Amino acid sequence: MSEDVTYEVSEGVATLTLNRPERMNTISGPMLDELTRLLVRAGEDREARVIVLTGTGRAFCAGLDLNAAQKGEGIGSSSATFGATIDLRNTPPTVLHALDKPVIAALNGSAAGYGMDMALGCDIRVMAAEAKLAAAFVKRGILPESGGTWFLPRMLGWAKAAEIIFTGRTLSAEDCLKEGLVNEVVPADQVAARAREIALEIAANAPMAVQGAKRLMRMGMEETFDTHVQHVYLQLLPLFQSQDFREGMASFLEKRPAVFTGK
Ligand SMILES: CC(C)(COP(=O)(O)OP(=O)(O)OC[C@H]1O[C@@H](n2cnc3c(N)ncnc32)[C@H](O)[C@@H]1OP(=O)(O)O)[C@@H](O)C(=O)NCCC(=O)NCCSC(=O)/C=C1/CC=CC=CO1
Repeated sequence: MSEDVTYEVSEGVATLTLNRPERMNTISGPMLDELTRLLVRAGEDREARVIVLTGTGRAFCAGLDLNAAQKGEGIGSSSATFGATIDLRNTPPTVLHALDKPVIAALNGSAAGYGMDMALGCDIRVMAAEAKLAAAFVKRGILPESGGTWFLPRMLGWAKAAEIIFTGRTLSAEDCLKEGLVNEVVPADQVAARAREIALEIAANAPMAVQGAKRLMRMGMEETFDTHVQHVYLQLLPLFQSQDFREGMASFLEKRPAVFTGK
């Protein structure tokens, strides 16, 4: 088992940490496999209500390991090895997108290429003030293959997304905040704490309600309003029967914090 990604869970928050700091947390085959496995684990972990994805060292993830790829090692060294090493249906972007639990990207440092797309695949982003998002794909001769072409037009509108994708531009944290690509920019040494603070705030809420809301947000990206409203009712009705609904009402009326059990 690779140590390229670590996993720990406490107080309802699962933290997955990309752990190749000496290589700017660039992507290796073992890292992709491990990250996929751990994202699935976090999705299934009954202790985890919220997931935080972060990196060790100065980068969040600089994307493809260009040194390794140039030497003909692993991912990206040829289309044959790419096809052989990556099953696009079961990689971090697809697993991330399918997760009902909220995912927060704690961008301790820069995210480029695949790393930027992974950050965009999270629900909320907290970014270090010195960090950058680099949409570098077209500068390297490839295209965003991990979600950027899907997320950016939805997040920014066509024109802005086209500008970022076609120029392969590197955006400062200030640019990212201005464009609405990240929720907050904080000093690097406060990223983990701030991301955790948001995670704990979410984890204190009724998990079935939070996850149902995320499912609906995802469905809403693809459907008409009328269809969406039907889906809202389907998600809502079981919640009326839940213990957490009763706890939510009781805690308000009794003027105390709610203790939700996910039942
Ligand atoms: C924006 C950056 C990520 C960070 O910028 P900055 O903080 O100014 O740091 P630098 O001085 O530029 O870099 C520090 C050192 O790290 C080396 N480095 C950076 N990125 C990579 C990388 N991707 N591979 C190998 N090495 C890297 C850099 O050369 C410096 O080394 P030295 O100190 O020895 O000089 C910025 O670094 C940047 O833009 N990097 C390039 C990002 C990039 O092009 N990534 C690939 C994009 S394509 C992609 O990700 C595609 C896939 C495809 C499919 C599957 C899986 C993965 O990715």
